[in-house]
Amino acid sequence: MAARNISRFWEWGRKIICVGRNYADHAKELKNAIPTEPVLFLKPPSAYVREGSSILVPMYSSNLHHEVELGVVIGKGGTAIPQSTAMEHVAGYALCLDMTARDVQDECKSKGLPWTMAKAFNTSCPISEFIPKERIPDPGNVKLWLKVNDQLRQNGCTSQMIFSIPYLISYISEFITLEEGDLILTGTPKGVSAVQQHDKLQAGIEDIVTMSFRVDRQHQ
Ligand SMILES: O=C([O-])CC(=O)C(=O)O
Ligand SMILES: [Mg+2]
Repeated sequence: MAARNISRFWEWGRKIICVGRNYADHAKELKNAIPTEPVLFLKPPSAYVREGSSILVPMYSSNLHHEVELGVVIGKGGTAIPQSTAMEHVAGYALCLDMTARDVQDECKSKGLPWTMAKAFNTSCPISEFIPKERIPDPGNVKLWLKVNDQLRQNGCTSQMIFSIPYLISYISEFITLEEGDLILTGTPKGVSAVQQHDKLQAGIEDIVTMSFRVDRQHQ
């Protein structure tokens, strides 16, 4: 069998662990409290979608939101990883969208139910190419941006994160063992908004990487 290549991590079928409310300005825009501990949820690997394929609005949603996020690709697994060595476990990064059926999430929140239907559906995790670690020497200080039909909607900086990347790796790995090929989505800055069928989304990490996706509706 050919050796697996981390630059195609999305083919490995590994976990996608998402951090929510990690930017105070986004927590505020959705009227959520600023968390004192990371808020975590999961997406399955079937959520991945790559450039060239469309993001699909689920049939049961009429308010699909974009959330641009820095993704951290794990290169070396571990359990209870100390913060001091956490960055040694990082192979690289990917630009990610945490597509969210906001209407469904609001309903789940009001009923105290899990967010799975709002966050984990097919195409809910559009990703860029793999970005080797060396290309982002300071992942705690890079700008993330997203445009819908050429209009800037999100423009944040990872320096605004409440919980840093080493802290998140250490915190998560205490109770979920991290494996090579796992992806951590580190949360979104403010500016989330609804997308419609035929919209064009473009996003970037500064000019280090850019990506572009079309939105379509899921057909029965
Ligand atoms: O707003 C949410 O749904 C929580 C979240 O994923 C984020 O803050 O990135
Ligand atoms: Mg998110």
